[in-house]
Amino acid sequence: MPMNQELPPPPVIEVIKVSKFYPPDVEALSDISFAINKGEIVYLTGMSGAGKTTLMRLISRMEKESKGLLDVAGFDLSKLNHKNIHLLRRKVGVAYQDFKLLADKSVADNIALSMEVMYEKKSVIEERVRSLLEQLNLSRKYDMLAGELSRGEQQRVSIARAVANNPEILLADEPTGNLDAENTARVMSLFYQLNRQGCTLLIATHDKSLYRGLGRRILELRGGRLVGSDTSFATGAAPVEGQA
Ligand SMILES: Nc1ncnc2c1ncn2[C@@H]1O[C@H](COP(=O)(O)OP(=O)(O)OP(=O)(O)O)[C@@H](O)[C@H]1O
Repeated sequence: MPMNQELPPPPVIEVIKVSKFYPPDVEALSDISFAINKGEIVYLTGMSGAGKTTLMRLISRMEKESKGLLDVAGFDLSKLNHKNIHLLRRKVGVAYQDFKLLADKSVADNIALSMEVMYEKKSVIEERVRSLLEQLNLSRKYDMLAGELSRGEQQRVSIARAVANNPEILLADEPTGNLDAENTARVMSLFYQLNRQGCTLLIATHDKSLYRGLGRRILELRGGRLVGSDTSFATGAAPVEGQA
């Protein structure tokens, strides 16, 4: 390589020979390896029980791997502990499959809380919360308690919370599982908007219509193993990416 040629930037997510076991004998993930570069949109697919949520939980450091190495947003996850995990949380937004909202707090507070840890000004936080709620068709729910929302509404609030800080990486686990077509389009539009601003997206879904025809990278899990990585679904009618 010529001396003045720059090295490519390192991947923002690197998973090397990762396995996850649950007692007594469940091998939820087996010897998984892949890398995702900055700015990519990657879909993680596979049938129910294939290991999608487990992999997302390892990448977001909700759980620890049994074997292997994970490097996310420049952090070697094996070196993170309760004292420095917040450094990862600032860079990685997570929309959980089970939402993890504070049921007795308002919609606005649930979203704002994730921004307050970044020491944003109150006015900045309020503007961002209102804008996200409008984009996700939830403006009228601003003051409602999260526990009083429908599942589809809760899902969109959890997505608003995950993206509120403009994360470098967004991990979204079945982000449209409870949504109708219109709200699915709104969520995907928000995701693509973030991606245009540089955010790397990893989206776990078993809904092929989310990625069919887009030519994006697909990572497919089957029985805890990665199969058919880097396949792109170039067939079918191509939806216009990011348009609601
Ligand atoms: N805490 C746990 N203890 C024991 N087994 C677990 C645990 N969490 C997950 N598993 C098992 O690991 C496997 C993968 O589960 P996982 O939730 O990752 O699948 P998934 O692909 O996300 O499924 P779905 O699409 O239904 O959400 C399953 O067999 C599941 O029963």
